[in-house]
Amino acid sequence: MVVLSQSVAHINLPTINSFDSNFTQIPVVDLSNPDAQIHIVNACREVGFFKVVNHGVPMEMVTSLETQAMSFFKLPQQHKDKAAPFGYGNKCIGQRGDTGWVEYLLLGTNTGLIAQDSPAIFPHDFWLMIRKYLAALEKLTCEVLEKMADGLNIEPRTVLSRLVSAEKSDSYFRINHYPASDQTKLGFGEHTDPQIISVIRSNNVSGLEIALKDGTWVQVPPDPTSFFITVDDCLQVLTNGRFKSVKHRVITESLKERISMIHFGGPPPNEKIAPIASLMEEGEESLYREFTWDDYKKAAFNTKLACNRISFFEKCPA
Ligand SMILES: C=C1C[C@]23C[C@@]1(O)CC[C@H]2[C@@]12CC[C@H](O)[C@@](C)(C(=O)O1)[C@H]2[C@@H]3C(=O)O
Ligand SMILES: O=C(O)CCC(=O)C(=O)O
Ligand SMILES: [Fe+2]
Repeated sequence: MVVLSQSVAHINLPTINSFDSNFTQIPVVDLSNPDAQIHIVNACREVGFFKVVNHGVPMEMVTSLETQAMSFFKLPQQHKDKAAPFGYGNKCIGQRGDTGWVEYLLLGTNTGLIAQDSPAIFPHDFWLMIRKYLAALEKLTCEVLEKMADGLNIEPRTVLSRLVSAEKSDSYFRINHYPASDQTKLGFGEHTDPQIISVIRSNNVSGLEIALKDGTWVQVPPDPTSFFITVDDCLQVLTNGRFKSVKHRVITESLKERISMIHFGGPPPNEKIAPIASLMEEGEESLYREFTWDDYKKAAFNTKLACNRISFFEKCPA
């Protein structure tokens, strides 16, 4: 695994109010439903976001990792700062000056190891739990992507999942901790995720919001027993714009701390990201210039959080 960010000193952040909306219905997909593939495709077309239930991931695995992560975040700041070389970051997101009311651990899942080398900072158990969780989340990601391929009538059904399960797949894992505050805070600014799909799980504390197609922001009621899926930028390209990556953000307004764990399913670096041939109608042209995940990442990881990264690769930017 690889280090992605550095810790920094405290930074004052703006406070932000969020909007309420009449939209209360986040699409829910029951993975044990024989029609799940239809519901997945509808949710991706209409919202770019859905919740999955009956996902088969043991809750005990999730809660024990969350407990370990929480113990880490409770450590004195100077101890946590020693974990900067292992992906710990505090209030700074990315390299372009974005800030948020959040501290986190951010790991790349395909590059070597961190864990055993750092027993003084992280208990060995923590890394074992992370590995188990990542394996379960990769499996869940693949199941969702295979059902998605079924729903899109594309073959083989592994056309999307193989991108995330390949030996060199470049996925990420992030644990975000949003400390309690008596003020409304911008936890994580609005953005789309660059990868294929992301799978978010949080404790029972609200904060996550998504933007609907018309630009209205809606709150996502937390559900610690379920997972939330976002359509990411690469999936938008793979479906030639049939699915749009969903803008989301975290606004915390709670005296309770929020903790979330996110698996970002990404392809191997040299994988060409282009619309899936069997999805294209006769005469349909790609809306995007050809690029690899490595090209996308190099461009994306050099942008501010709120940037519309996908527009760099559109043939006719909107
Ligand atoms: C400001 C940034 C943080 C980010 C890299 C970027 O330059 C733009 C994309 C950001 C994002 C959003 C989703 C994930 O949290 C993340 C790990 C990713 O893959 O893209 C973050 C990046 C990050 O925190 O480094
Ligand atoms: O913490 C969350 O609930 C979501 C955070 C997020 O969108 C991200 O880390 O990319
Ligand atoms: Fe995100």
